[in-house]
Amino acid sequence: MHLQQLSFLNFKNYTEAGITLSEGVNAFVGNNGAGKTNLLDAVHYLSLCKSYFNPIDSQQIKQGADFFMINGVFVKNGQKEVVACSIKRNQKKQFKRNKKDYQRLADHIGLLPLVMVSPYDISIIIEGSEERRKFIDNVISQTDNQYLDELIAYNRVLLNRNTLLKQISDTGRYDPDLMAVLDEQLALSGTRIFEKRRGFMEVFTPIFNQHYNFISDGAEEVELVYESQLLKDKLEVLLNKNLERDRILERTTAGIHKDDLSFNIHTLPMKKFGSQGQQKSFLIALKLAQYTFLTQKNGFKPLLLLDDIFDKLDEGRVTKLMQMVSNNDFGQVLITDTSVARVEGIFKAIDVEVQLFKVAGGNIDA
Ligand SMILES: Nc1ncnc2c1ncn2[C@@H]1O[C@H](COP(=O)(O)OP(=O)(O)OP(=O)(O)O)[C@@H](O)[C@H]1O
Repeated sequence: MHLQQLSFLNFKNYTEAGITLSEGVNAFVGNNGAGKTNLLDAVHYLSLCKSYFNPIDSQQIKQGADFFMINGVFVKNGQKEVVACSIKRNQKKQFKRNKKDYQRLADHIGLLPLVMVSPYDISIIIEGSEERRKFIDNVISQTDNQYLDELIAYNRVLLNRNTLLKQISDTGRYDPDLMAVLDEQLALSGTRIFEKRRGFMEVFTPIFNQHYNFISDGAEEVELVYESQLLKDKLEVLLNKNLERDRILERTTAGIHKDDLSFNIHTLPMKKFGSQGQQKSFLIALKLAQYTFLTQKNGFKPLLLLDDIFDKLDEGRVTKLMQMVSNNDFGQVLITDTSVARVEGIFKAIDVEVQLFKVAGGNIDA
């Protein structure tokens, strides 16, 4: 699968731009603030119906304009898929595939899979557990279209249960039957999500280890561990056990909304003991494992977007990464950097052809 054409109007710092991409490596080169990351984000919209960086759609509209539009022509299994996304201020997002509106945006997720590697991914290591759950959910939902519905259902019941806990505390009235109904619903969808996450991690972890070892050349030992209260007890048991505590705290303290991933380097937390380059290598390995996982599941290669990938990595690790590109492990790659000479040098060294685009002040020149 690849993106053949991309065009947009009033998207972030662009007024109007359009490009034709190569099926292999496409490099977008320009100074800081030129619009390279914005361009990758436009592609992210077409694949996942939203920005990678900012959940507020209206903030992606060019300052002073009142709408943005992104169009893309993808080629998948020899067939064209024309995708269009447009946002008008204070209006619902419009998303079309082959000129037909989607009823539910969730139906588009996974159709044109994509993996983004960005400096902002550092939040997966340094921020709270929500970021790590988002990572797992994002990967699974690109291969399993029931997963998102399952998550929505779980969050809805969780919200109802928390509201009930608060009401019990406010009014002093406790209806055990109503609580039992909510617990049953929560346990049902929570257990399904847990099983999917656990199954996913069993497949994903060895792929991740392989990628990390390759990039780091075995220089350090790292560990990726799925943590869930449900590994020890069934959710219905946990909800029961924690009921008194939940009533005091007025929120549900057990469930898959507490799941986390633990990242270690030489058995110590990556967040505190990993160097910037090791953390970056860890994140790249996570994302490349996502790439391999999606490829294996879907039977075709997703798009790979590498934003500012060379920064903080030593030469050895850059070479290893680029070796993967040259080994034909990847399909279409979109990469950004600030130096034409560096991009040309890296790809010349591995004898890979690269389509170079120069980005400056909201203009893209091939
Ligand atoms: N809604 C918007 N309207 C106008 N300009 C915007 C909007 N959103 C972002 N920008 C501008 O886009 C520019 C940032 O572009 P982008 O992040 O793509 O840069 P970049 O080329 O990736 O730079 P770097 O090399 O620093 O990562 C900034 O100048 C920012 O002000």
